Amino acid sequence: MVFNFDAADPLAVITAPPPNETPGERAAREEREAEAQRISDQIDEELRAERATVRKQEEMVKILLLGQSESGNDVPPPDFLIQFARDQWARERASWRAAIQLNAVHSVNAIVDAIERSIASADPQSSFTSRHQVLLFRLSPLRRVEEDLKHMLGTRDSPDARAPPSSLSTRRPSREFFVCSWEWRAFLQGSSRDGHHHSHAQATRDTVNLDNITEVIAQCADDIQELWEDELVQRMVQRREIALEDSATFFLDATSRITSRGYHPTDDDILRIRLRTLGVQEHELTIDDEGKTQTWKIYDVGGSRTQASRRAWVPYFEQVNAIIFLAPISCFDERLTEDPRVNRLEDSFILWKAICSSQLLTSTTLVIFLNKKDLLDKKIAAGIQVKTYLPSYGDKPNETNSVVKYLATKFKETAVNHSPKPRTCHVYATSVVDKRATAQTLVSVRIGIMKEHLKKAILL
Ligand SMILES: Nc1nc2c(ncn2[C@@H]2O[C@H](COP(=O)(O)OP(=O)(O)OP(=O)(O)O)[C@@H](O)[C@H]2O)c(=O)[nH]1
Ligand SMILES: [Mg+2]
Repeated sequence: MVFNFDAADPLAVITAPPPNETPGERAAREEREAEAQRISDQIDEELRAERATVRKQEEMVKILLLGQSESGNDVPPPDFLIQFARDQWARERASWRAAIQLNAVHSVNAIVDAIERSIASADPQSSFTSRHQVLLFRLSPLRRVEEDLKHMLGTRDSPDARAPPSSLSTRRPSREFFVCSWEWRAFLQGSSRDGHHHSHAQATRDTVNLDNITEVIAQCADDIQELWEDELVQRMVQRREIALEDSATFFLDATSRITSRGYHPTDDDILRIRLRTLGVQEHELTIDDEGKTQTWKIYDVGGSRTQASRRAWVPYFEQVNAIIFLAPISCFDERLTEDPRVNRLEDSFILWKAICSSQLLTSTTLVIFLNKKDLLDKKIAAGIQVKTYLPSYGDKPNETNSVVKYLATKFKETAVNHSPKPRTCHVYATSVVDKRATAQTLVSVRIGIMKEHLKKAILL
């Protein structure tokens, strides 16, 4: 056999097959060469993948959500999904049903508890009748339903659940609980904690359980409705004698829809869910940016003072591009659940100041949402005077817009006075109920974050 190689090329000489190669030797050599080529291709492929991952990590926009407990940190990720990643949102939607059922059932049980307490205390003011007793009896299966849902979603009792009841100004929801971020994610995505898929048996058990739960809830629908519309119950709610979450009214007003057998959560329903989270929640969003997909990673670290979670924020400071800080402005007259000595608005100011002054965050984009504007509006309409709780507000008009403007200026001033070097800080008044405003806010937040992200990428 004649081999054509250029004898002047030293590489060709080295790689040339030996002269007088037998067919057997040739086959063995070709096999060795093919194997070497396969390994080389594999290494190339791994290097390419690694480079792509590094590039993706660099291009990825990382956002940290911060704020005290109940500030509304769970709202921006679904809001971003609704706005920029509809497909992903549609895939996750059905799994949220169990969380909504838990919110509704938990509120019903809180009302039942309050009535039972009132009856047991033989309060002469208490005018509960035998009809109420019947309702309590008929709603008793919901205790078990709540336990089953909690078990399914992997909840834990709150560390402060055993604390003594607090004054009226501290809304301490009865029997608080947390959901662990990883178990909740796993449930949402139908996979287990370590990333393997739910076993078939587990998935079947969950489906059967959820079907049973839905059935029990559906059978209680009329009784829930009657209890919720009861005059005495409504009076207790208004007087804040029943510790209910902000979203309880929303879910219980929608009883007939939420308790139906074929119930599918709406966007609004999901945004109203109250799920106290323990541990860091990571949301990965694939956003379509004019034909080019872009990955956003949003980290939600719990905001409770007792979770020691505020210390857990720090490791994230170094790697994030932007911080969205949520300050619930409706809570000017409330105290922290975990520390009733502290006013909630004051706590937000303290946190915000610490974030602005942090040396680790000098080049991080800061966005602040003055959240729960709708609830502020309600309190002001009910005649609550802001200056009673916030003396520095002085004699300015007791109107929502004026309060929002005042607080926006205060938060901005803190950023200007405490940032180690000059920075822009984006302030928005937000509310989950105002979808149009939310959409506009998110678009401008996205533009703002992307602009600064690109600017930093160019500077690097
Ligand atoms: N009315 C109203 N409710 C809101 C608004 N933003 C959030 N909420 C509700 O407030 C509740 C608390 O919000 P979450 O997002 O669960 O609280 P969080 O900040 O994640 O709290 P932790 O998990 O304890 O750190 C939820 O039921 C939300 O639906 C708002 O602008 N208006
Ligand atoms: Mg949360």
